[in-house]
Amino acid sequence: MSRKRKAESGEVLKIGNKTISLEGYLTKKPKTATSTPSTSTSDNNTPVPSTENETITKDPREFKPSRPLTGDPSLFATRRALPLYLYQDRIRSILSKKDVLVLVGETGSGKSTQVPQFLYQERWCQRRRVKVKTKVLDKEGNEVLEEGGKAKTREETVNVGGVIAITQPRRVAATTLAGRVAKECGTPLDTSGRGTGFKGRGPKGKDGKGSKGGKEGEEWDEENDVVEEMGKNNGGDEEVIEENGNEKKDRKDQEKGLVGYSVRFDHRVPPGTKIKYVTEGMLLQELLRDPHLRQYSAIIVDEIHERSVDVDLLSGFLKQIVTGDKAGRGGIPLKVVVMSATAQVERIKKFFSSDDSLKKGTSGEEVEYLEIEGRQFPVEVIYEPKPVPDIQEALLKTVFKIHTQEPLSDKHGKKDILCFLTGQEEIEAAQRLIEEFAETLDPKVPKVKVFPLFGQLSMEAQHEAFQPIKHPFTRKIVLATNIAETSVTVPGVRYVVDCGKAKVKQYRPRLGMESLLAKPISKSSAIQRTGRAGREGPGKCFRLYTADTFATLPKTDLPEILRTDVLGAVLTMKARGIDDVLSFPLMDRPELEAVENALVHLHVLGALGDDGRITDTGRKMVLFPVTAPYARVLLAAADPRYDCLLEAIDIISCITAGDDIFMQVRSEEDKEAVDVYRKELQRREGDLITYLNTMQRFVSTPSADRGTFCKQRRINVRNMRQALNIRKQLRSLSVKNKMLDAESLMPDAEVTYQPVSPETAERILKAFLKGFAMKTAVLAPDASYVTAHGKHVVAIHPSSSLHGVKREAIMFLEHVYTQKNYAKKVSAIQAGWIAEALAA
Ligand SMILES: Nc1ncnc2c1ncn2[C@@H]1O[C@H](COP(=O)(O)OP(=O)(O)OP(=O)(O)O)[C@@H](O)[C@H]1O
Repeated sequence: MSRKRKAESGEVLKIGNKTISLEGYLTKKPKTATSTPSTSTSDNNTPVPSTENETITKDPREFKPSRPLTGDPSLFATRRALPLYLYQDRIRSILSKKDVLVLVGETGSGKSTQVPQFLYQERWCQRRRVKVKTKVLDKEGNEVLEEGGKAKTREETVNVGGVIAITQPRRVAATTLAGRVAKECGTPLDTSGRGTGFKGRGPKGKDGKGSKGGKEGEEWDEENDVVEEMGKNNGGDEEVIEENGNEKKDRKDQEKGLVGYSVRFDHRVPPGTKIKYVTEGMLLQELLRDPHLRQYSAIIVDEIHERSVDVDLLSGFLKQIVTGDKAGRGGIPLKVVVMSATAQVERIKKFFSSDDSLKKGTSGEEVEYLEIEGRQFPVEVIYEPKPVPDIQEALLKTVFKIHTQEPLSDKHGKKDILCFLTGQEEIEAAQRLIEEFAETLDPKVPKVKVFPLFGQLSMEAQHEAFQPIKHPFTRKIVLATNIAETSVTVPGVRYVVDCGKAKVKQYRPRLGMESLLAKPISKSSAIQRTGRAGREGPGKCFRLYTADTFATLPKTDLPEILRTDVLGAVLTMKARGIDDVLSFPLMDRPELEAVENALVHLHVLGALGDDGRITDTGRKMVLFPVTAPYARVLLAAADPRYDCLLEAIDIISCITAGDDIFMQVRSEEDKEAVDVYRKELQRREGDLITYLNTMQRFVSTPSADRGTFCKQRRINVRNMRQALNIRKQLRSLSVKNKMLDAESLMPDAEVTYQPVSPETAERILKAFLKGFAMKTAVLAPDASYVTAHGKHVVAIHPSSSLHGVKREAIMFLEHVYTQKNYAKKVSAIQAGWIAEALAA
């Protein structure tokens, strides 16, 4: 249809000189073979009607919402064009009556960005001062009992509510959404991933720690971030918003910043924050400190269909809050909104209903369901006519077919490409091929710029893929794993190329090992991937598989809790006082064997006592935002027997900074030159002491020379910056937990490099064994390494400095099963140390 005819038929919306297409939501289009399959279905594929028969106006021009849009006026038109816009009063009305809402709407309909903005000014969303009774605890955290055995309580006045949290499965989604919504609210937020830990001193800051974080003049003090993580009631100033929260106060809040985010090792929660994007893991950490989530009026659980272990745990805790007595919140309910494009609605409704209502056979009455009709832009789905023998080749062909045949932009903006691949190796290989092939193109054809996007990249590198491309006559090609599958909008993207596979972690309880293998995705994932193409204009999705293959894909993925190690999940439950983990409400129960393995492992780590209850060590472990084995290492390193906490922090920072700090060197020539420098860093004790040596050499290098230091050794500068950030946070947490003296934190500028002695290296490795005694292997007579736990053969991964070396025994921090059973991050140890570590 021509633009003129569309305008006549009312299918475009004109605001100022802007024309927005309303195609696809003014009238619900019949589904054709080439359009995106409908994603809004209940378990049995039939839409579930909502309980109220309110009609929703179909034309945004006629719709007058009860609250006019606020924030950046330049984005009003885009927000009005979202299908969700018409449903805002309906959503407000439901939540004024009910505590739980399941909201299903197609990808890009506006759920993640708009719902919190519809709600934060609601009356029930204002902070209140209330009286609550709290249990009196002793120093060990145990309840103090009165005579007669009842728990002793005291009355306290506390603040409840005022903030809405929106959970995301991944950090990149949480930070980019916060950035977008902050912009829409007119209170921009720097989400570049460069921020935390670099107190705005600029690239050549006095502390030499790299680029500046916040905007000019902003004091993003990392110490405060850590305080937040450790449990201060943050997310707003101390001002209490009275019941009739007035406009003046709203305006004041806008000046301070309405939107924040909190992800592991990176937090930006400006004073006055009302909308906070968080990862599921971060909210679980908050739950440990504040079991009633008093800071929040509502929790929005986004992308529930992903069913990560964390979201399953979170749902269990939220169910306990919404269906339990509200005394811990002074009687104020916590509202829960569960959102997805592909949710199993009936299941979720039933889960969040109270057990009482289930008994009465009225399941789901407390839970409302709303399905949003329409999508923002159509996406054409194109399948391969027959199965492709080589995915890399098919990808290359498709990418260049799009690049050479499709325009660089149209009236909606840029027309960039997002490809979904399985993992880092595949992405790096594809990047090389695309860049090589692009060199051979006719100069009249636009250039390409490739951006990798995978979880192990530093946040800063991940955010580069979200920046608009600066070069004229150039198309952006983003090569991503499934981290870009849900929630995110990669600006410019209008074509998606989907290889149809993803790497999935699979825990095998019998072997006690996890493998990472590429497997076909589910229909739900394919739909999510497709959805990334229609967010800024009509798009196309090229599936590198046939329509028949799509038909055979499972509807949804197996929930993570049924296929991964549940060590962290069990520790979280224990730390929240859930002694009988098997009775905790979960949508799906993990295999009994997996839970038993986790209990045994936690006992070995000293986190659980013989009675199965959490120990003091276990309680301290959950205070650190690292996995249980790393947390155990930190506690051991602080023990005077090992006395190596600063060194352990240096190593853990390098390892958890993302991708390996040492980049792969491909050309033989470069390898020779780089190896000369890298050799100086390598230690015979293996990878851990090599990381330590690298960090120590790096921080003792004058800041002006650090770039050259990294370049010569092919060290990833961004990851090194991230490692410094994590190092600083872990140090602050250690000071806070009285494991380090504040005075022992010498400024790096005064540190002179001195390699650790073999004796210190031994103490460090012994401290690491306290967390990783189960990940050790002993050299067998046939020269293979056999694991101490489980007796499996493992080979040292080629990325390790100990590859090809034979030592009496090894400790490895990571284990991957690809073509072979590989040990990564390997250190040489003595076999006798293993038994020593396992002894109390
Ligand atoms: N970072 C961003 N940059 C530009 N536009 C954005 C950004 N984030 C969101 N948008 C716009 O807002 C629209 C709605 O996005 P939103 O994430 O709210 O949708 P959604 O319904 O939650 O989708 P999904 O289920 O895929 O997460 C997008 O289609 C896009 O047009």
